[in-house]
Amino acid sequence: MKNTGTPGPLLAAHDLVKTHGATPALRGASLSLGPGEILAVTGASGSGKSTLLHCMAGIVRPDEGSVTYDRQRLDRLPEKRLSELRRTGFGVVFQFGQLIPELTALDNVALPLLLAGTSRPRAHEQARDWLERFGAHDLAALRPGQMSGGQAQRTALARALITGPKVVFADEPTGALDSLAAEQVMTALARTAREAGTAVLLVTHDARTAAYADREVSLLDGVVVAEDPALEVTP
Ligand SMILES: Nc1ncnc2c1ncn2[C@@H]1O[C@H](COP(=O)(O)OP(=O)(O)OP(=O)(O)O)[C@@H](O)[C@H]1O
Repeated sequence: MKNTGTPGPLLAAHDLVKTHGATPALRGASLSLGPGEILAVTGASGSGKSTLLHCMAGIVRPDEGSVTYDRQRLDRLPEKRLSELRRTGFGVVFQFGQLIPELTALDNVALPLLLAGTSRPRAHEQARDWLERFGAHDLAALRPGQMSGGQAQRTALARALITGPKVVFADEPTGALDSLAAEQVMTALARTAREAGTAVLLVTHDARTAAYADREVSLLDGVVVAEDPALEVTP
């Protein structure tokens, strides 16, 4: 069909197949993410959620199928361009924030800008601003070992968003948190992503975490089973 002029998805996976050794993780998974959309991917343990996120973030190449980001075939990009795109267009947060233990919260958040050549005073100024957006400005001088799980995740989210990515990939960002901390992390993530117009691909087991998304799809044995209206019409 001809292009109708409607903007397409920002990121789309079509018929992804990925096998780890003898274990099939994805068996034809398709999913699309619109600009600024918060999308939750749920499903049982082992259903392929993390593998789908890794393929869509350009961390893992699928065996078959395509990943299109901003009209480019991510699965075909040479490694150098892929890592450049991951650095500039994407932010990533995992279950355990993976902050650098030796650095303060301020330096952890400033790090992507420092690595990109921003001056230290400017990077710190922006890092303070992003910590504040996540209600974590009082953590600036703390090292990860001095923080609670929720504080560490809010710091990790500030670090993921400081470069102004188009997409944040969050793999079980509340998986290690109690329910109050999970609520604070998700409230801050949803509000901040909406303010910044950042799309979020959120992988979670937890229905309360998924409830912060605009839309939810489900994976079953490596296939997206819940409806994804941008891709198909289920009778
Ligand atoms: N690096 C790997 N090596 C071997 N098998 C893997 C690897 N990564 C994932 N798998 C397997 O692929 C399947 C899908 O795993 P994946 O982690 O994507 O699922 P998941 O839905 O995210 O699970 P969980 O919720 O437990 O994290 C599982 O059977 C898993 O054991």
